[in-house]
Amino acid sequence: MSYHSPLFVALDTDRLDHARALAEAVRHHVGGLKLGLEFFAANGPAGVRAMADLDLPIFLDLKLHDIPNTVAKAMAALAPLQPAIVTVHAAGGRAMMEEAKAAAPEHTRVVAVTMLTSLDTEDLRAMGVGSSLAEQVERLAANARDAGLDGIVCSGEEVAMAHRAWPKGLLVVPGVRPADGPVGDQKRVVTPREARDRGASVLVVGRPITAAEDPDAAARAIAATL
Ligand SMILES: O=C(O)c1cc(=O)[nH]c(=O)n1[C@@H]1O[C@H](COP(=O)(O)O)[C@@H](O)[C@H]1O
Repeated sequence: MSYHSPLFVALDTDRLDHARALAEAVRHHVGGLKLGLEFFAANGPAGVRAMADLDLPIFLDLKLHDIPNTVAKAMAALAPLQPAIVTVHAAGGRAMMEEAKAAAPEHTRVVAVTMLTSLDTEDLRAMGVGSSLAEQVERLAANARDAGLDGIVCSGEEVAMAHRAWPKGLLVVPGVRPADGPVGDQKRVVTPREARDRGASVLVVGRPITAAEDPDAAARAIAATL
């Protein structure tokens, strides 16, 4: 199943009214709404339910990362929300990913975050990892696939490799910036068009839309490049 647009807007705000206003402004240009830690910490499951009537798939980006039992129970607690996509961290290991998938609703796609797009080679070295970012993403993607997950989150720099290795995987790419836009805290960045051409299934875009003076126009302009 694919979404009517690969462009998902990240509604990173703690205010439900702001998230709703943004979603209503951009709804015709996006294929789904991503709700993450900031939104969930402030608004919880009730906040997620309050976004459901916009009739767009909900991507619940909670990046679950704990022992397998805890993650499985958290996933089971999220099940009534019937999210289209949920994230876990691939670094949680194979058993954690298997149990997350087993506890998820049938139609929920569980995807594993590989290496955050806010990290670069220097950060990898500081963690004691000697391989390249691409090698590390490749390894974690293979673990996610072997654990029965539906896909991964990676940067646009690795997505072509991920697409070759896992053509049927749902490949989610954040760290997406229109050419010459401010990158903020992201370190591995590509344009929406580049991510798409390299095989991304879902493009996650937050601040380039949500911090724009006219979010509707910003989302329309990005969608037009796809
Ligand atoms: O899982 C994610 O969505 C994610 C993974 C990652 O490696 N990098 C990343 O930026 N994200 C999310 O993607 C969004 C990017 O937002 P902007 O940088 O504002 O476009 C945020 O909601 C992040 O939480």
